[in-house]
Amino acid sequence: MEPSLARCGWRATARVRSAPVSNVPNPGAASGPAPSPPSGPGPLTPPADAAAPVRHPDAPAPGEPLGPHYEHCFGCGEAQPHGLRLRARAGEGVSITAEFTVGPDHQGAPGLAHGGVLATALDETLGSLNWLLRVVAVTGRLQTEFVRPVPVGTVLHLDARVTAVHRRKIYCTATGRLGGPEGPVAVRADALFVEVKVDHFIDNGRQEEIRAAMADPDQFRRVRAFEVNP
Ligand SMILES: CCCCCCCCCC(=O)SCCNC(=O)CCNC(=O)[C@H](O)C(C)(C)COP(=O)(O)OP(=O)(O)OC[C@H]1O[C@@H](n2cnc3c(N)ncnc32)[C@H](O)[C@@H]1OP(=O)(O)O
Repeated sequence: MEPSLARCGWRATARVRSAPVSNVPNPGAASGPAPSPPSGPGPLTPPADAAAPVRHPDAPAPGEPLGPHYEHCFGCGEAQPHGLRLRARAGEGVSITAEFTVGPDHQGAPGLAHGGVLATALDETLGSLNWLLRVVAVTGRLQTEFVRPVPVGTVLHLDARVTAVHRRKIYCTATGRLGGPEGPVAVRADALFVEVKVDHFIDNGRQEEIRAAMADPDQFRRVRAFEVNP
């Protein structure tokens, strides 16, 4: 162990301090047995009558870059100095590949990516799938799994696909790998996006940004900012 860390009270082997069981308060104990964990399919499992996703005929061709959808987007925008600047490309079917280079601004622990930033990369990649469906949708649920630490300087290679669609619900899944498309898996996510109308943004977003985005003279940029069908 680094001597200066040892001086601060760190130990080479992490040990979790635990109290004797009898000292742990358990307010539920008096009222009977602990509740059983929920059984049956969770909210990220598509129902049996869900449909397979259908790629929109006007979706970008496989391999085509999607480009940033909104310049101020923290996930992909060019105008965010500390943003992820994630670059996404259309894949086959309803799938996306993307890359994100972990920079010094994205750290949680020294030299390692922050988990929330990695969740953002997953969310952004998954959100881009809706562009292939030409559906306006927002994240309703995002379940992440952090499998390996991701060092600063790593290029995280993400791939995502829609697995099923049920009414307004879009079920999807993503994986992020270290250093290359075949690299070791570092992060995974399952998500549920919910289709919304453009009013979702107009009614809820701060008016300053809404007005600016709507006043953009570039029609394609206006469309992409709100993810609206062209
Ligand atoms: C090219 C473009 C690239 C874009 C990339 C962007 C990536 C980033 C994407 C984001 O991060 S979006 C920002 C984060 N998300 C939000 O801010 C969403 C905040 N939540 C909401 O606004 C509402 O909760 C939501 C729109 C998600 C749902 O509200 P609604 O009132 O419209 O839904 P409703 O209650 O009518 O439910 C519709 C269906 O979805 C289901 N549902 C809704 N929210 C759910 C949830 N959280 N979990 C599970 N299921 C959910 C609900 O059960 C129901 O299922 P059924 O059709 O089977 O009845």
